[in-house]
Amino acid sequence: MTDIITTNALCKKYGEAMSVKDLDLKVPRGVVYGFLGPNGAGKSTTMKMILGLAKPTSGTITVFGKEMNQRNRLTILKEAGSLIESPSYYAHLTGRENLKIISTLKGVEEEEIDRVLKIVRLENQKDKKAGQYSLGMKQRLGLAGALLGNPKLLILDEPTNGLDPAGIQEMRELIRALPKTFGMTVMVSSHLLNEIEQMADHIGVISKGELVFQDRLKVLHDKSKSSLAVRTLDNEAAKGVFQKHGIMCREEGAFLLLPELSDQELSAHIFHLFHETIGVVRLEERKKTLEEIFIELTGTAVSL
Ligand SMILES: Nc1ncnc2c1ncn2[C@@H]1O[C@H](COP(=O)(O)OP(=O)(O)OP(=O)(O)O)[C@@H](O)[C@H]1O
Repeated sequence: MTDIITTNALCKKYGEAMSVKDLDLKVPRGVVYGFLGPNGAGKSTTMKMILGLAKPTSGTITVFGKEMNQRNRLTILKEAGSLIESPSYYAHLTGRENLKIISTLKGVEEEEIDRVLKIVRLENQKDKKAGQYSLGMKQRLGLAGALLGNPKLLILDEPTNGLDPAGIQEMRELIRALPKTFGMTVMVSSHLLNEIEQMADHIGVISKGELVFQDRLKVLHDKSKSSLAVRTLDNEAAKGVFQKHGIMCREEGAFLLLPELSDQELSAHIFHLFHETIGVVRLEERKKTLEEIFIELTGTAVSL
């Protein structure tokens, strides 16, 4: 699978503060790439650099195999749609008229307007003034503008910010469907783990300007390995029995935490405890939640 966006040792300094540090991103083709991180982690700054809206202090960015620089910027942007910060629109113009302006700027056919209005489900509100749109509708209008011209890449910075739960759900479903329906690659940022989990195939986690995890979401799920917690009538003695058989365990409250064991291994160890007349009173499976893994990675709770 080829990468649509790659960055190499990308850095951005504002004054003395390093907002983005040595970022090596890889956004594969045809996926929703969730860019996750707490507020102020550097997500917007990175996305702006990818779009050529902010100049990197050092490092390189490649989009569609071309280096993002003054010479290639317009060629790259012709194939990329974006929604950075709140969508801008003319309040006194209708939704359709707003899109007409963008389509003229982008040089795309007028038929495109009706196509994108349909995708974002605004076709019935297209003749209403944008100033009278709800926040969710304005956000969808912004997405429609980004979709004009059927770009190969979409970069969306916190597109669900400020939306109500129904609006959030609708935006997620729209984004989720874009790779499959139109073959697009979508990079979408959020500070909400649960949101990224519902949309993304790949994720990059950024914390204090640094990438702390990047892979398929599935790999992160696999990290949430389970362990076993056992409570006995004499944990101290039980600990000794486990150790005697090569199992290191640690105490957590009234439980002993064991590493992951096969069913056979576990039953053998329980048998050892019985053999030493140590009664087992509880046996539980413990799984680290994704939330806990994120806190480990970023030192901050990312889902509110
Ligand atoms: N134009 C700027 N001048 C100075 N500092 C800036 C500028 N833009 C961003 N920063 C700083 O860079 C850091 C990263 O900001 P950025 O907006 O990229 O984070 P973010 O992850 O997008 O967070 P949020 O979700 O809150 O927007 C912050 O400390 C911010 O204060």
